[in-house]
Amino acid sequence: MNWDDETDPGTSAERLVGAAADGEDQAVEAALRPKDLSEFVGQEKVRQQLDLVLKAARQRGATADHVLLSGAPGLGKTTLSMIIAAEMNAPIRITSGPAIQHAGDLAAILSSLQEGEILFLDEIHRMSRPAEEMLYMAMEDFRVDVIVGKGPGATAIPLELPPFTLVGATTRAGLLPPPLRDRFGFTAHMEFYDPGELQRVIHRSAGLLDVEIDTDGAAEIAGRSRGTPRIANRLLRRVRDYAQVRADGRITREIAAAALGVYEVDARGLDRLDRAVLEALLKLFGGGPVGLSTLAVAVGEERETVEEVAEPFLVREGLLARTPRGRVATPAAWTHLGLTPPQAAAPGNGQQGLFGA
Ligand SMILES: Nc1ncnc2c1ncn2[C@@H]1O[C@H](COP(=O)(O)OP(=O)(O)OP(=O)(O)O)[C@@H](O)[C@H]1O
Ligand SMILES: [Mg+2]
Repeated sequence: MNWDDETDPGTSAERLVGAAADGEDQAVEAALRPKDLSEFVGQEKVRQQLDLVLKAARQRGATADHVLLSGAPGLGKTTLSMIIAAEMNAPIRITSGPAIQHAGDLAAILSSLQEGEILFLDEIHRMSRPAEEMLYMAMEDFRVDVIVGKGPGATAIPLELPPFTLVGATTRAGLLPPPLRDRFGFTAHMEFYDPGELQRVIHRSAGLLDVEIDTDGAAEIAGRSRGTPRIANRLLRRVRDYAQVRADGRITREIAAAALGVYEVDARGLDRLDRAVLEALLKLFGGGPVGLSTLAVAVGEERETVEEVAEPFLVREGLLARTPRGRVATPAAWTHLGLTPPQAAAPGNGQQGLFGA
């Protein structure tokens, strides 16, 4: 299952550096998931805040407030929802927005919850409108109205629910209607991880996978993991294959760099597509500005692929900027590809780019 199919026009799931989970990820992720807050690497703020929320609820012997987890794919939302259940010593029910087609589907789930149970609603921004409205009441008053019958004879039968904790996850917090957002007692915004944190994720996973890796090897993989633990774990598995087949199984910086070279993931985590986009922008269009459609034709990809698969990371890395006049390469893009920016042209001819020369 592809958890983020709307930001993902098809290619990203098969990319080694795509953030959405692929089949292999799903198979191994359960084994690599931290089981409690102390094992969860990074996200210091979120961890501290969540620790307080959960401890306080435990001390009061109450159900924890509803929690919204927002952040890009692969940063640990599902993991954190399971940790919440573990910390509260409560069972967890897992479902997702797209799985709830009708309000009745949600009513069935809600009415079967036990007291204190965690309801994990993944991709909560993709729930249907009627289900969403039912959820408002359930979250606030622990009550749902079950509609029996049709037309003028339909009646609403109120149904009391046991107190439960809703944990919603979304990659698009901005898409949540404010009434839904407001009903969460606590919102955790997950940030991308810094290389040091990813290094810890990699060491931890290597331990669980029984792979020998040194500090430099972990640092090399971390630097190419695009701030995302899921990608770090995936790259680690590919490097492990290489180390096993081409060397003695131990992962060092050289082994990691050589392995990821084979997979065309460069030192900054750019893959073939990312580099093709940058290269076209620099070599064919002098660094821009150039329109998205033209750029897409130049790399032989769909507009959407360039815009939604390649560009977000290039923008985040400060290699490319989207401007009203078109796409523009930053000086860092020239440096990254080992190219020299063209000399500053005479002022006023528009070829200098927005960043000067
Ligand atoms: N803080 C962390 N420490 C260690 N491992 C982590 C951490 N966050 C995530 N991971 C690892 O990354 C993988 C992906 O995490 P997870 O499935 O929780 O992401 P997600 O945010 O739910 O992604 P999606 O938006 O695609 O559902 C998991 O296998 C987990 O082991
Ligand atoms: Mg998830």
